[in-house]
Amino acid sequence: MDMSVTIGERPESIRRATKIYAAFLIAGFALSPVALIAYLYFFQDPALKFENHLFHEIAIAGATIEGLFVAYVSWRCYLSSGEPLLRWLTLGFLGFTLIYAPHGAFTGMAHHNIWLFLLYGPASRLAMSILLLIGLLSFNQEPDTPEQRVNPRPWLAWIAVFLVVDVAVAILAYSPIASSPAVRLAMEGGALLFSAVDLSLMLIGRIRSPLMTVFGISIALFGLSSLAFILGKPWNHMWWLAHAIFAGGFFILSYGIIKAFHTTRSFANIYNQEEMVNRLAMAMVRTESALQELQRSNQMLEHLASTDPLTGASNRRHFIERVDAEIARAKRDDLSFAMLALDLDNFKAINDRYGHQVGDQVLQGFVQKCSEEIRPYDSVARMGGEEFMVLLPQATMELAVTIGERIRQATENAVFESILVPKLILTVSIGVSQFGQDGTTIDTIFRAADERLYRAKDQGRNCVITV
Ligand SMILES: Nc1nc2c(ncn2[C@@H]2O[C@H](COP(=O)(O)OP(=O)(O)OP(=O)(O)O)[C@@H](O)[C@H]2O)c(=O)[nH]1
Repeated sequence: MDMSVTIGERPESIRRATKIYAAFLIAGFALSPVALIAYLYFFQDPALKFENHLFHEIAIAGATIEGLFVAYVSWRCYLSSGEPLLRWLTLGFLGFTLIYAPHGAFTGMAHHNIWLFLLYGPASRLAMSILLLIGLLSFNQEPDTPEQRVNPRPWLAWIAVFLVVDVAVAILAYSPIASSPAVRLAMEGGALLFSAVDLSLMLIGRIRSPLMTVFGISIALFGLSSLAFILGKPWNHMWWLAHAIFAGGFFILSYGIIKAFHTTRSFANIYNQEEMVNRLAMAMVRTESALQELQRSNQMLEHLASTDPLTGASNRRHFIERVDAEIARAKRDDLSFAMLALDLDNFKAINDRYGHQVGDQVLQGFVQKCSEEIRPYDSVARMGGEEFMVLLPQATMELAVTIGERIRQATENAVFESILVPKLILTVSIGVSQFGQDGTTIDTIFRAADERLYRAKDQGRNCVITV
């Protein structure tokens, strides 16, 4: 039974279905508070309130501490990546925290001046939604330089702005227009509008990386919390629900920040498994083809290093390596092999008569003929000039003579069609030696073959000599 599993193989239909399902999940998650808001809107008892100052103070104190912590982590991410989005996220968290904190601090003032207590909430959400929108607009922009990142001035300026907003809200709370519903509605509605713009831009721009999806879900929750605040009244359940929805958005966004902190410290350099797998696959394809190219180059280099460039026969170095290997094999397996030493006859005359270029072509033609007459596992090498050698693994003296004779005759009868010289006659003298019979070292068998070759020359050339 085949138990193998092909990892990464995904049929297109399943891939599509899971993508659509994932999109539904994200939308469902982002919009889930709608059901709660609708439920309270239609079914809550307007008289039901939960006015617990201590609970509110503790909750806002917790939110303040958390806000400062998340602002700090975002700032660390920003310092590392310099990503403008993270700068704006840091400012968003910081601004929200500094403007929101008085909302908790003034809980006790709820009966003295309800607006001093209430207005810091929408003001903080408005400030944060603006800063997050600017952050989204800066998504994928060039990172800030290291100098810009550590410059304290803009940060101090922004902290001053947030404190000024705190003072402005206090002034507003004591002004005659504080009680106008338009004030709260403008701030909360503004936050809702900016969140909606934020989300629309993300959808239009098809920004879909996992961290930005987290960002989008939290923006949706912030927007819905503003809607719940608009529909709620201080201390009633819708009002508390609005706090909870906002807290949910805050938790999710801070989860994204923590994820960024533990990975790339960036929202743009995506923490995206799919992209990473794709990049890895592409890198592997590139590596694979580079490796193949390297192997081809190596083979080419090996070929160049072991062959004679003119004739394509093995060169002396490579031939000696092969003979060494053959000697080792012959000794190990108690085998024999033979060798032919070949020298073209009166080659100088061919050169002198027809020119060096024709001489070159004759050398090439001879190697071609030689290769046709030997067995597939025999090899021919050019030892220099017009001297050649043939290695005949596992050949007896008789077989070596037969092959030598074949080469001699083929050379004698060769018609070098490609060489435009009429009646060019070429012959070759051959000396044969055999491993064992003529010695067991490379020197002795080479010498024996050479001596017989010279004897062949002495005996009138164009012959094969074995003794
Ligand atoms: N065209 C060409 N000629 C070469 C090459 N290498 C050596 N030669 C020539 O080969 C000739 C060898 O001449 P010799 O050593 O006198 O030998 P030979 O004329 O063949 O006479 P025997 O060996 O006695 O039959 C010389 O003229 C060399 O210049 C080469 O690569 N190309």
